[in-house]
Amino acid sequence: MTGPAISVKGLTKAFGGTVVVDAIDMDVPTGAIYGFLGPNGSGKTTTIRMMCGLLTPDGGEGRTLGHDIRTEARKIKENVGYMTQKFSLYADLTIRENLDFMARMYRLPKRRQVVDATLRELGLEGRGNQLAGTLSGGWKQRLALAAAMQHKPRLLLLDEPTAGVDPKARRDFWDEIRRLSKQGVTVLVSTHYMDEAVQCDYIAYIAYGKKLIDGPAREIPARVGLTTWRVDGADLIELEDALLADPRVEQVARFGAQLHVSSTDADGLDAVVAEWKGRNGSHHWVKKEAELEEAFIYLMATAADNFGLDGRAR
Ligand SMILES: Nc1ncnc2c1ncn2[C@@H]1O[C@H](COP(=O)(O)OP(=O)(O)OP(=O)(O)O)[C@@H](O)[C@H]1O
Repeated sequence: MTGPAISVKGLTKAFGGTVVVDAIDMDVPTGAIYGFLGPNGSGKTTTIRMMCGLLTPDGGEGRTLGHDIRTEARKIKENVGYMTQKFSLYADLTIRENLDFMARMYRLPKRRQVVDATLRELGLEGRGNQLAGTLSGGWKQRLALAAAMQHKPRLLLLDEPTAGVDPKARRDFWDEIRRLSKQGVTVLVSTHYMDEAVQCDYIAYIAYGKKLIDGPAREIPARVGLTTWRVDGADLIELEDALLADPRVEQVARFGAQLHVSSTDADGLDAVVAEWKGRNGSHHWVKKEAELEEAFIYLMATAADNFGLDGRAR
């Protein structure tokens, strides 16, 4: 297939009269790792469910892996791996039984061999008879990912796959995602984590059901339009408080022993820095390139949780 793995236009869905996904256009290039960002309740899950044919849109159209999302849902489901933030396997079944159940759902031939191979790849050969519910959070998600990949889908839809998983397990999970991506699998992943967003080739950001920004990850910082200064030196906590009290400063983020001070008002921020430089020699200020880290924090902070979708932050 040469076109995008997913291409949707005007995708719209309402629940009980409230529009929760509002005319979303999105193209996910084949082979990309595509990050889908947005506050809680902004419509990411609903969008993903429409893209894989699990939910019928009220408006709009689109194709996933070349199949129409309205009329060819079955073909999409057969070729897509879908994993949700909640552990979607059966806690009361063993690891092997869960993998076998998934293999059966996809009507895979030679199920025993497929399951054995999956256990081997996971390094869980000796633990097939352990109840899945007894695994750690990180291992549960790795098992769920392996189960979602047994039918060798070309597209993986991951809905906050590492929510609540510790950072080390999250890194391991992402090693696996990159490995799959190198093999040509397209990955659409929704996330709240910056360390995950920075690993994506493309980013789309939605709030209140509307797409606010999308494009190659390296272009996102410039599109957000933040100017950022890096500062280190003594008494960073006091400095942070003072900067946050200044209306010309929109964001102060701590990175180790430095603060990254940002604003969309470049002139205002430059003036703030000039004043600090003039009055206090103990801090070292350097203007820095806009990067995805600051843009991500800015985007995630500007819209609070979107549950209710009446436009008011809660
Ligand atoms: N089946 C449903 N019936 C009614 N309302 C729903 C349904 N599914 C989702 N919603 C509402 O639609 C809005 C968008 O929800 P959705 O789960 O798509 O957001 P999200 O961005 O994935 O959030 P999160 O990050 O918390 O998973 C929310 O206000 C949610 O309560």
